[in-house]
Amino acid sequence: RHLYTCTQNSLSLIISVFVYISTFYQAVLQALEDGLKKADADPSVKAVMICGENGKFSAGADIRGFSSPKTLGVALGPIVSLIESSEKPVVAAIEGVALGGGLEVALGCHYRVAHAKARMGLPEVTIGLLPGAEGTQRLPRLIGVPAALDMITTGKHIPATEALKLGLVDEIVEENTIEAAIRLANKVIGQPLGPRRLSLKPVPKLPNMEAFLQEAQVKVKRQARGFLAPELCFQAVQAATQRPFAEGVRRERELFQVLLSSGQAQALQYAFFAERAVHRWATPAQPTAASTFTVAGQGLGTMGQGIVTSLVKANIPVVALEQNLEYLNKGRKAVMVLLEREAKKMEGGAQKLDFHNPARLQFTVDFNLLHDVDLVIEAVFENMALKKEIFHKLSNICKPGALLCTNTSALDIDEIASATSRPQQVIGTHFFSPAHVMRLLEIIYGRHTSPSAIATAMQLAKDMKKVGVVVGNCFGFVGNRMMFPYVEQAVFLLEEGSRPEAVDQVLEDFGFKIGPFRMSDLAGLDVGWRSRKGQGLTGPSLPAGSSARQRRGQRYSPLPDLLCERGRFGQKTGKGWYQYERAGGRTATPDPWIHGFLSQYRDTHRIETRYIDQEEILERCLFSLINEGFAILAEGIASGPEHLDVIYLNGYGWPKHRGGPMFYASTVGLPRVLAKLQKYSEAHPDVPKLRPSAFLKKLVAVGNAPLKEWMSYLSRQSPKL
Ligand SMILES: CCCCCCCCCCCCC/C=C/C(=O)SCCNC(=O)CCNC(=O)[C@H](O)C(C)(C)COP(=O)(O)OP(=O)(O)OC[C@H]1O[C@@H](n2cnc3c(N)ncnc32)[C@H](O)[C@@H]1OP(=O)(O)O
Repeated sequence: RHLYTCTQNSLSLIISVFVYISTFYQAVLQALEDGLKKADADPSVKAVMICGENGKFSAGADIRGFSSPKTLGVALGPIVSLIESSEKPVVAAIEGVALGGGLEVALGCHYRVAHAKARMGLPEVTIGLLPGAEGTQRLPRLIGVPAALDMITTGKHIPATEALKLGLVDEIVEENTIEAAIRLANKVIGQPLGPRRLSLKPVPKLPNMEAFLQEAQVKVKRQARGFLAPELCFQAVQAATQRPFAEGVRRERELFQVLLSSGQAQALQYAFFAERAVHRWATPAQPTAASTFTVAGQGLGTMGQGIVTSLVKANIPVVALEQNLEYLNKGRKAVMVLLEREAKKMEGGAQKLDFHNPARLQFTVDFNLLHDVDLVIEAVFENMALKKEIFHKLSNICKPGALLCTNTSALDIDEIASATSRPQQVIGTHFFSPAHVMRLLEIIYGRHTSPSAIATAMQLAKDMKKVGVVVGNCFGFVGNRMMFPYVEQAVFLLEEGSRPEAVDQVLEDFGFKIGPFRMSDLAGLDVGWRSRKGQGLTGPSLPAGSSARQRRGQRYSPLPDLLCERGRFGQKTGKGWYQYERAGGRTATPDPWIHGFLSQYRDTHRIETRYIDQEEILERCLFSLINEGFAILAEGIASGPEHLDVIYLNGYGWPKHRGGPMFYASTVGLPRVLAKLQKYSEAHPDVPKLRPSAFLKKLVAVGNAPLKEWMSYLSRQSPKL
């Protein structure tokens, strides 16, 4: 669309494109083709320069286009070849980003000049595809197989400095990239182009190519856990090492088609837009820019340490507070270790971590220092009385406009807010451990939380490079509330005849990084035990004469409590649902003691042991979680299924290639989910979480409504979302 010739400096041809090619996709391709042909045919044109518009080269193909029947990926390949075969030098001027098809265009150019702040990558794998415009064949020829495999199978974006080291670009500039590219084009006019055509180059040899590829394939397969794209990306690069260029391209196209029709690509592309939809959450109120905040972290335990580290990484000034010097020194030491580690990772990059400067990071036990901060994130342990005491104090000490956030995974935000004189400025910020690594931030508004407080918390998430998802206040909020029935089913399955390793295996085969029992051992069984004691479900406050396997008229499994009573807290004690090499060990081994304990338990409670197949394990765990998701939507706790999916993808290890629990339900088909829930609910009438939600029933009754229409079937939605 934006195609014009420029007579400046030996008649370079400039082609300018949008940051991403939406409906203009075909037009841009056409413009590229026409422009190149015109430039080749025009004897007055001596060189060609390709750049983007508004300081951005290209973010590649329009991702929405892949869900249309047209296989767009293939159409760009011949144009990249056309660029490469030009008899006039073609130089790419890379500013902003050159991603996917955009980088493939640059690989067809004979030279590449990048701005120092530019980023490059082939992220197709992250949307379930592979670089389908000959990128899997050109990149290994340019930067070698190990570096190309790394970029193509992970999809990571690399900064210009690294691209220069790898030989991906020929030059980086701090100033005007376009002028630098034109300068380079002028310089190389008349020089032979053969050595610059990547399709003619051999793939650089490795002394041990076979062994390297074998090892790399094992690693890719192990990490992919059922996700097809990384493995097919690997195969495409492998083809580059084994076949001539044209045959490699044919293989790349075949593999691209497999991915395009796999269903996984749709799930990942849904996830890409779901994350952006959640970001687009809007409120009439304006946030205060969090990056200009001074934030106080209250409590320097594991969560507090991660939160302070994230804030410093986001360049937000922090006052870190603890209740006494002993805890403060311990916390400070741990934070410093984390920050040193982060600083090392960032070495060579544009941003430096400034954490030795007391104006940026201050440690204190003096509560009064919180007087001037703009926002407090309290991260003491989950105890309502303690939190209320702290919030009362904060409300008295902090300046009137300060926002008071509580890091909690389940507690009632309204009750915490009731201890303050400013409930409109109290909000929940549920970080996930380790907080400096995990991207998810659940933002929970209470009854009185103001829209501007919500907007400010969202801005804080953005500044901390986290995915903020706004949800309503209920026990466990969204993520943990959906997790409870999942874990509950996993334990019931043990009562009925299964084993921890069998349940974990099914869920890990589905794609979870770790199954519920490995997860419980990692997190510590004592955490849930403390919470159940607090709720009066076990421990001294349990009314005398309570039935062992019933609580409040519902089925209850005391198995996790029994393990805790025997000191089996998981990894930290070396024993939990599994056994470990030592206390603090990480290698889980099935434990014969647990097997014996389970059969004794079944005998005691006269439970007949039965064989439970993989389908039942999967369906009972996942469909009960999904069922809770429908209840959450119906109650207006979240504003759409995308929100639930983004939470599960970013905070709970849900496999990305399955798009999130609600998307997964839509691919299974709601009638099937409903039928299975009905069946399991009839078999277990004392388990309310298996009873199909009314909203799910309604969506089935209206004819299996597609996911994007679900919310239109609800009459009541939260006024704040
Ligand atoms: C100069 C010549 C170029 C020629 C171009 C040729 C076109 C090539 C087509 C050929 C096809 C061959 C096969 C190629 C396949 C691909 O290219 S697949 C796509 C690969 N690219 C990506 O995966 C990049 C995805 N985008 C991002 O990573 C980020 O958006 C970003 C570019 C790094 C920018 O990030 P940020 O600044 O944080 O903004 P966002 O909020 O993420 O995005 C802003 C809005 O733009 C939308 N968007 C971004 N990229 C795309 C895209 N590729 N397709 C469609 N839409 C995109 C994004 O959704 C945001 O919009 P809203 O959702 O409305 O908020």
